[in-house]
Amino acid sequence: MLDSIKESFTESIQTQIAAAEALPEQISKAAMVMVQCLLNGNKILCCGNGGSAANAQHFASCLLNRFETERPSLPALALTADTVTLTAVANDYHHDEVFSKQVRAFGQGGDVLLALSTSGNSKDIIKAMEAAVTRDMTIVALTGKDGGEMAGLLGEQDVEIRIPSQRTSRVQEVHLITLHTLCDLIDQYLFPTHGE
Ligand SMILES: O=C(CO)[C@@H](O)[C@H](O)[C@H](O)[C@H](O)COP(=O)(O)O
Ligand SMILES: [Zn+2]
Repeated sequence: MLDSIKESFTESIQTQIAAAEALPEQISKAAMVMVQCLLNGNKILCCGNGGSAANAQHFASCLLNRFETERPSLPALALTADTVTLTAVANDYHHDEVFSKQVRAFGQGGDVLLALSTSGNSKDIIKAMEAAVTRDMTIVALTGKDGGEMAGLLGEQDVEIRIPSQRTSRVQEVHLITLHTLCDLIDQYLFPTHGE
């Protein structure tokens, strides 16, 4: 058991190191896409399943409330939080539509869809991305493994941040540090004079 505990931590750290080597360019591109979106008065819609739903909500909250400094609220919305809507759409139509219906309702040209999936193959996320395209939104996709079907759906203006790991848990953990890094970059860029 003790070895297994140590292995979890070590593997997570190694995945973070590999991501830190491979992904700074994509992460800075994603930060600039989000900064531009917010400067234009647009918003960020966030979605994911399971642990990725938690990450999507965590990110939206860090923007809407605050990250580490005092600054105005930023417009970010998690599409994973409204149980009434989620259950109604899943029950009346199909689970695959739970996010895409919300994207069609809220999404406007210039908004960003933050789409999280460790496999890149979750159908509800793929449908959300397809809906985002119809709304002229830009997509920031946080994936893992081989990027799955999501990787093939991205256009030139979109960004994929693919964590180099085959394990869902490790990918989710590095998604979280990636999201905090994005919060930090957004705050530095938009509110350079706001200290802690
Ligand atoms: O949190 C975990 C595993 O760590 C699970 O809840 C996991 O998020 C769920 O199995 C998801 O449905 C996986 O979806 P995805 O990451 O492949 O899109
Ligand atoms: Zn989990």
